[in-house]
Amino acid sequence: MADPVVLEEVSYAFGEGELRRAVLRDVALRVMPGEIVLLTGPSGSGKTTLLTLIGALRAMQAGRARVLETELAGAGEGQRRALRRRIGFIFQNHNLLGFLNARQNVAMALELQAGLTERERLSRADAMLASVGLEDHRHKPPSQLSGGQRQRVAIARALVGDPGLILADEPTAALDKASGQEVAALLRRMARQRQVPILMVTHDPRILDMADRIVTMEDGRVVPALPAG
Ligand SMILES: Nc1ncnc2c1ncn2[C@@H]1O[C@H](COP(=O)(O)OP(=O)(O)OP(=O)(O)O)[C@@H](O)[C@H]1O
Repeated sequence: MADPVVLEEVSYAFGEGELRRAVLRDVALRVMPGEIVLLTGPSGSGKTTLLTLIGALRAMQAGRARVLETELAGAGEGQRRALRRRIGFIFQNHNLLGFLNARQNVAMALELQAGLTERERLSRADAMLASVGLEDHRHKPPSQLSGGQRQRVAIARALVGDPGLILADEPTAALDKASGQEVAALLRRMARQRQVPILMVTHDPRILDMADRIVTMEDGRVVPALPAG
């Protein structure tokens, strides 16, 4: 099986001319099948920019990136859109829609999958909500759920379409210690069961032990890993 994420010499800058500011410099990064990789480092070091490039949420400028077998350098919007549908995204602020209940939020992630009826989508959403322990809360809107429960809905939404990769940006930042650890443990367990790799940006020292590997960024570069021992 090919590695789900392979980056080589990826560079990226915001702005042009005198305002041009390099935020990623020659980044190489690999995520292996089933692997859980945490991306950490100081604020402004380029972590979120890197995650959005990998998630095909912005276009590449320089270097090579292969994500779920899609070559991102030179990829058009159509190819990027197709890739995004195969990735589960989880953000800091859950990004659930306030006017939909939990099951509708999860089912919505299946909207673009051809051949599923509304009933099938809702029943898959229910099964996924049950597996994150929220079967009794599926009819509630996000405003009636705790922060940790909302992030569990976000996990269910990210996983319901059987993604090949999960990209998460600070998913525990808005949570207290106990619910942050709970959400991290749940995400790890669910990803392990399905063998879905995770690349997660986090500042949260309380969840570093969920990782198979921790990658540190500084000033747009990946800091070389120290040899073990
Ligand atoms: N749309 C943008 N336009 C211009 N500069 C930007 C833009 N987005 C980010 N930047 C700058 O790029 C640099 C890297 O930002 P990025 O969000 O990738 O860092 P980060 O490591 O994720 O930081 P944090 O941990 O604070 O989220 C920062 O200096 C930021 O100000």
